[in-house]
Amino acid sequence: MTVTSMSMSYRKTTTPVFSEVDFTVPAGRLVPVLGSNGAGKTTLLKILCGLITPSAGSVTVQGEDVVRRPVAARAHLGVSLYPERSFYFRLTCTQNLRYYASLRDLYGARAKREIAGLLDRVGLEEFADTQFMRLSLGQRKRLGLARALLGSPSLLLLDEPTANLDTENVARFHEIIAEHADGGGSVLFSTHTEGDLEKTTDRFLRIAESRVLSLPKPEPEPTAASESTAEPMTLQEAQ
Ligand SMILES: Nc1ncnc2c1ncn2[C@@H]1O[C@H](COP(=O)(O)OP(=O)(O)OP(=O)(O)O)[C@@H](O)[C@H]1O
Repeated sequence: MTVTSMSMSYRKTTTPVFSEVDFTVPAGRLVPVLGSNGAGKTTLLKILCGLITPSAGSVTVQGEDVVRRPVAARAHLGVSLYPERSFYFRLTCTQNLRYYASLRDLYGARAKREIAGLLDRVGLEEFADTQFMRLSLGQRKRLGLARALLGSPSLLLLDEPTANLDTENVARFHEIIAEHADGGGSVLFSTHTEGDLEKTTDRFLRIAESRVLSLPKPEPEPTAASESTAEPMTLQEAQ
């Protein structure tokens, strides 16, 4: 994905959420996006998947412009936003995924197999026939991840995917995205959790003052046993 000179304001009179932003998400990368409340993380994800049109600049995925060629671009994207409101509340997990699979031209036995595999992968196999409205927040989040993975898109855009997850499911999430990256896919995800940086690739994005900065991942704190005298860069310094 390539973002070029992208600017966006909700209203002409207010400070822009983004001003002339440039960055790329190379294949095989896991890219966390940090930023304080209201910095623009959800807005950025909505721009990247074409739900919000930027005031200037462009966003392309696999060479397809998300504004000019939205259908072609979205075929390469798996998206989960937060809070998750786009499932049918009275349909079961399987019924919901079957519907979304059909939007990706996945039908019949192939869809059935893929949906069962994904529910198993996110740990929701025993909730396959449970209505969406009966799921907990963490279970809804995991169903959102399963839906984003349908059809194996090359880039996942995930808004706070570890919010509401217990420790076991945070670990499962990191395993799933690491597998996705091993297969050549990439993941851009927003987070408020420093622990999410540890398991990801070398750089992260930080939104501040209408800009998106690409920063090196902070080094882990040295242990008491470490003899190193090097001063590690902390997350606060990186900010
Ligand atoms: N629909 C909207 N209309 C006008 N302003 C909006 C709208 N949605 C968001 N904003 C504003 O845009 C800015 C960025 O909001 P956004 O939701 O993208 O932030 P965020 O980084 O995701 O925040 P959080 O960490 O709280 O989820 C905020 O100042 C917010 O008030």
